[in-house]
Amino acid sequence: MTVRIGVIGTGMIGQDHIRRLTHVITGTEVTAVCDLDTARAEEVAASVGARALPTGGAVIDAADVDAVVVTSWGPTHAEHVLAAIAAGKPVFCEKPLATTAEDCLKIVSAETAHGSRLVQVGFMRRYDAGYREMRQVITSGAIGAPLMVHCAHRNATVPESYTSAMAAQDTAVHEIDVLRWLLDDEIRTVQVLRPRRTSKRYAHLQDPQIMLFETAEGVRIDLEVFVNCQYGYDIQCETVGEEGLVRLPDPAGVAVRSAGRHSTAVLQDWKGRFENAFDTEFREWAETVAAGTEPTGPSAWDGYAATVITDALVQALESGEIVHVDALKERPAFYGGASR
Ligand SMILES: NC(=O)c1ccc[n+]([C@@H]2O[C@H](COP(=O)([O-])OP(=O)(O)OC[C@H]3O[C@@H](n4cnc5c(N)ncnc54)[C@H](O)[C@@H]3O)[C@@H](O)[C@H]2O)c1
Ligand SMILES: O[C@H]1[C@H](O)[C@@H](O)[C@H](O)[C@@H](O)[C@H]1O
Repeated sequence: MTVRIGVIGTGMIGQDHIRRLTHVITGTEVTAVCDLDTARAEEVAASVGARALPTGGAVIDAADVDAVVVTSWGPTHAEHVLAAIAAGKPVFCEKPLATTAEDCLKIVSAETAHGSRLVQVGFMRRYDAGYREMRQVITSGAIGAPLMVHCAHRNATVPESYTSAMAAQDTAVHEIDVLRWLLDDEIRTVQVLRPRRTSKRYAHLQDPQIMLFETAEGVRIDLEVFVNCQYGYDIQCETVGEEGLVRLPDPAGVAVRSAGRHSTAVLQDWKGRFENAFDTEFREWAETVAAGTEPTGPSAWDGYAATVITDALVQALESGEIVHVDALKERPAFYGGASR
């Protein structure tokens, strides 16, 4: 069976996912798209033989759409995800699930009332081969109980519209999700340190930031977020346990020896770094849609938890204090029950 997909939002990542669903993944086709920029939607639709429809609602309700992909701006996600649940259609929503915890909880309630999972959130790092192997090593017990995690999330540059709060909401949100999943643990406190600011970028921006987390099990995590590091896109993660450590590999690239130097290239953006992860993410999601089974990836609950924790980080950035993530509710049985 070919899964017929409708895509809401044909901007940068929307177009990348449409390419993926059309040319990379087998068993999927994009039949309908929409965008506020109707000319862009028409152009993208024509390139893959889909229809451009006027609104997200029209895409969700279309008879030739089996499942929905939401790649519009974050503040519009909740409306589309709720409409997809109301229509009983599986929905893949790029991060964030919603920009407020309240909207995330509305989605959780709607999905719970529907009675089975329909929502998957686009935290693609869970599909990265390195992170998957790291999780296997941790769960196998090979390094003993995890004690500390050291992470860095560096972008070469960001646009001027990027704000200090986005270091949590847009960037660290990936670590928040993948660390909860890697450790099978919950983040309970957060703190943000403000190092000297880079002079290479905008005066309004606190960049870099050092984020500190403590989990329910007492694991300490430090995360450097540096979104104007200039030299490339660089994701680092090292988990230290009682009996050893496991470190994320750097992406493979040829080693060049020339002019007295031995070098490998550093990737420049997230598209290249996580291309295989995005492919696997959509392949596995589409398989569940085709089989009529529940999605197995990040759930609406994970989307909710990530939003609550990023809210706490923004509060911590402003106050300089350690913030307890008290607002996070207990995970309902529907999503696998309480995690500590
Ligand atoms: N997983 C990742 O690593 C990753 C990477 C980039 C972006 N994202 C997420 O994907 C989403 C889109 O990001 P982007 O970089 O493609 O942004 P973008 O601005 O390039 O594209 C968004 C598109 O959505 C359209 N749009 C906005 N509201 C709409 C609505 N109500 N109905 C229809 N179309 C609408 C806009 O016109 C725009 O064309 C964001 O939530 C972002 O956080 C995730
Ligand atoms: O939206 C992007 C994307 O999520 C990337 O994975 C992250 O590295 C960037 O910091 C963020 O701005």
